[in-house]
Amino acid sequence: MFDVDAVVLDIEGTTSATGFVVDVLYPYSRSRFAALLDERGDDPDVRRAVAQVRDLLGEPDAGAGRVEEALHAWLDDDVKATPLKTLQGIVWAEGFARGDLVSHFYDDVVPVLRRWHADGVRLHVYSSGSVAAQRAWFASSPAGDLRPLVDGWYDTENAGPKQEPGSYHRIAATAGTRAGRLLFLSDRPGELDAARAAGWRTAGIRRPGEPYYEQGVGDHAQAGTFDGIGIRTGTAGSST
Ligand SMILES: CSCCC(=O)C(=O)COP(=O)(O)O
Ligand SMILES: [Mg+2]
Repeated sequence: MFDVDAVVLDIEGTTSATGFVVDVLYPYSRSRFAALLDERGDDPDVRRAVAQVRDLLGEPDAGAGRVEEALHAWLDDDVKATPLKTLQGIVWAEGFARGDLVSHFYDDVVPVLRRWHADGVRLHVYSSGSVAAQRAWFASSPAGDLRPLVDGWYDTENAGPKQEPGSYHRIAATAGTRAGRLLFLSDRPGELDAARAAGWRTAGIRRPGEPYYEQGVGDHAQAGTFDGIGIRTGTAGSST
């Protein structure tokens, strides 16, 4: 039983299937990058992301073709580079709004999120996917618009890399919740280690078929579904 005030959710591998992201969302963004760079280079978010790609490449003069090549290489290797995620977020948000895309949540997730929310547990999202992508993902679920369940949205741009404790300190400060009252749910042991190093409670989600299932989550508490995570809240100061 976790005695906490808030739960912070990873998406891919935790609330939702990695296979869906890789097989549906990645091709959708890949086929639209060229047009995005070509037609909307003046959009401030696109411009900022392109500058970040050039920085990461160490090529300040990289043209649109070279930028697109880098984006495709990161997609191939599933590198969660912030500018890739920003540009994917723009394309996906439009795809969700247009009805081309509907997100995926494992069957156990939405009923448990609704229950925790009703019980007064605050819910936040922390994903490598950009905040724009996260919001679109929760807005367009098969169970309807889930955004009202979520209090805060964090990504690698507003919080930092997911495997660095500093990112979790930043989220705790922004969320206004003491580290020990925050529970992070993720499939990746490196992320759970970083959250724990920042003083958070942690639980690894291990779903058969997910990339980190075999590796496991080390000595973190673990569950196969959200039903396996007991939470009570509103008892700050108790010893459990
Ligand atoms: C709606 S977010 C899309 C998924 C994605 O691109 C991603 O990188 C998710 O990574 P996570 O940190 O949630 O494992
Ligand atoms: Mg994940």
